[in-house]
Amino acid sequence: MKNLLQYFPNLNQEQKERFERLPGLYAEWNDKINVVSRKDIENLMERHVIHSLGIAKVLNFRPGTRILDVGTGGGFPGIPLAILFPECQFLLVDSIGKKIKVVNEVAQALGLENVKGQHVRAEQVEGQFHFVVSRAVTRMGNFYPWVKDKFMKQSNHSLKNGILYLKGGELDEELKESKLKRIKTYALSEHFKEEFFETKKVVYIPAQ
Ligand SMILES: C[S@@+](CC[C@H](N)C(=O)[O-])C[C@H]1O[C@@H](n2cnc3c(N)ncnc32)[C@H](O)[C@@H]1O
Repeated sequence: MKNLLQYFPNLNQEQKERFERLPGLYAEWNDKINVVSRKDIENLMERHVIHSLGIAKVLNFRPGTRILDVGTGGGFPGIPLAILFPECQFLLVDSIGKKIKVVNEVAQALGLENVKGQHVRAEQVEGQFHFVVSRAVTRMGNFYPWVKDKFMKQSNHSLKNGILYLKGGELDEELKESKLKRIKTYALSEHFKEEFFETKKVVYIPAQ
C-alpha cells in the first residue's frame, strides 16, 4: 500500500479504502475459485494492482470515458482502473464464467458501480468504447481483429481512441508481425522502481 500511495498520491479516502481491501478480497475469493496464482496473491499490490494502474501513467481517463477490458481474468487491469477512475464506465469481459463471477463479487463488495463483468468472448462483445485495455491475453496480431469494430468515432482525449495493452519483454517482432500502424510504447520503469517493472510496457495502438 505504501508504494501505491507513493505512485498515486492523490487518492481520496474511498479509493484508499477500496485498494486496501483488494488483497483480502482476492485471497478470500481465490480460496473458492482460483483466479490468481498463489505467488501472485502474495504480490497482489505490485504485480496486479500497480501494474494495472500503469495504464493511468499513460492516459488520465476523463469522466464519461467508456472502457472495455478484454480477457480480464479476475479483473485486471479493469478493477484497479475502475477504482482510480470512478467516473468512467468499465465493461470487463472474459470467456470463462467463473472468472467473471469473481469480478462481479469483488466489484459488488467494493461498491464499484462503474464496473460490469460479462461472461462473453471478446469477438462477441456488443457496444462501443473509447478505449480497450488488456493484459496477457494473446499476441497483438490476434487481438486487434477482435476489437477493431468496437471503437467510438468521437474521441475525448489527447490520444485517439484505441488499445492500451500491458505487455512485457521483447515486443518488436510481435508488433511488426501485427502490421498495425502508429504504435507507441511507454516503459513503466520510468514510473515504478521495482524490478518487476524493468521490462514492462504499455503499448498504445490507435484505432485504424
Ligand atoms: C492469462 S489470463 C490474463 C487475465 C488478466 N487480464 C490478468 O492479466 O490477470 C488470460 C485471460 O484471457 C481470457 N481470454 C482468452 N481469450 C479470450 C477471448 N477470446 N475472449 C474473452 N476472454 C478471453 C482467458 O479466459 C483468461 O482469463
